[in-house]
Amino acid sequence: MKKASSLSELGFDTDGASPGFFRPVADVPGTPTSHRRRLTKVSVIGAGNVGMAIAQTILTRDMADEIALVDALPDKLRGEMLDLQHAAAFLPRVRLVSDTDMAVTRGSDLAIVTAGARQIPGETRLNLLQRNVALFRKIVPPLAEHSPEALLLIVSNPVDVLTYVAWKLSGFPASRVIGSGTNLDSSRFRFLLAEHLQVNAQDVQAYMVGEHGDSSVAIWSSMSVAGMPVLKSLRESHQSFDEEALEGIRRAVVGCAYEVISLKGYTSWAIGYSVASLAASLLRDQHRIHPVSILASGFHGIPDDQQVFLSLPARLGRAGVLGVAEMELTEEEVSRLRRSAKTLWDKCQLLDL
Ligand SMILES: NC(=O)C1=CN([C@@H]2O[C@H](COP(=O)(O)OP(=O)(O)OC[C@H]3O[C@@H](n4cnc5c(N)ncnc54)[C@H](O)[C@@H]3O)[C@@H](O)[C@H]2O)C=CC1
Ligand SMILES: CC(=O)C(=O)O
Repeated sequence: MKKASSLSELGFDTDGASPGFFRPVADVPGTPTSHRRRLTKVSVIGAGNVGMAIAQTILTRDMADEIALVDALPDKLRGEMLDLQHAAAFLPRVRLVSDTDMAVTRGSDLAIVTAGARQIPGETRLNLLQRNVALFRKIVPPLAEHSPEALLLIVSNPVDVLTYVAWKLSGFPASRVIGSGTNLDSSRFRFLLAEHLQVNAQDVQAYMVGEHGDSSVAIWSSMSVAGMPVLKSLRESHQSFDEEALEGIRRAVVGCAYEVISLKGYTSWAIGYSVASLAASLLRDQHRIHPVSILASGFHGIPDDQQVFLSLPARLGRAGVLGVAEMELTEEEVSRLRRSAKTLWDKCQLLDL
């Protein structure tokens, strides 16, 4: 059977127009140039579990006019593209393209990198470093060359170190290189607290910062529901709610990914929604605050010479990172954050970039 993804590939002569259905109207002028909307292009590099969860969430949320998919496996890539294209009747009209060649990403507004090795059950994210740095050396330079004005959003793990790697290899300003960071950990944190307090997770304000990984830091001092401090109410409802109990909740958040990976082999849906929410804030210039991986030197006493990327609550818009919220942290939170920074910076320094 002939393989084709469009009628023109099967030999139908459509000449790129709607064949026979619509008669051109001679005296109606085209849309004036000044009224034409600039089209938005998003590229997703790596069409695996995570890349496809992100692509499909972006598609359903109507954020892009064109989505380009890139992967090293041509058959899987074409299969994923066709499968999404076949949902066209239920979705906003979006041009979907795919190729193993990075040229397909040309002119992207936002390039999301999910390519690379993932953890096997029990493995840490930092274990993936050498394999994924080697891959980034191949991916990032052509990506930056084809879309020199793009925002780069890194998702592959270990995400904080790879965001640093992408910053170095792309030559982009730090404001345009962002890691998905602890946006996902913060959602897990809010979910666990919301379940406990029997409220909607969207009404829980709570941040995890630092590394997306084992040394992440829960910011207990600023947690609130409807403006009410959560820590106080937790302490009142549990007679012995102490540091150990708090550390237990933080560890439960860190353990979420390990549990899902041991059960289904990978995580995908939550990161899909997490990254789509970042894409919306960036592309639609929402100025929303997200805990994402950014260049953190100089914040909360992280030394200026540690060019480390880790998550802090950042204001995101069309230009990328617009600012960083000056959170008031306790001494304990600051010291944990600096430890997280040191762990990540030690890894960055081992790389020859
Ligand atoms: N930052 C976060 O919160 C999260 C990060 N991740 C990370 O995302 C990454 C991807 O995870 P999965 O999608 O589950 O893995 P996967 O194995 O399903 O997909 C990875 C894809 O990358 C592709 N790839 C490999 N080399 C490539 C190249 N040179 N060019 C283009 N594509 C290439 C592979 O063919 C594969 O399709 C992993 O590093 C994982 O740890 C996963 C979940 C959450
Ligand atoms: C795999 C991973 O980084 C996560 O789900 O948090």
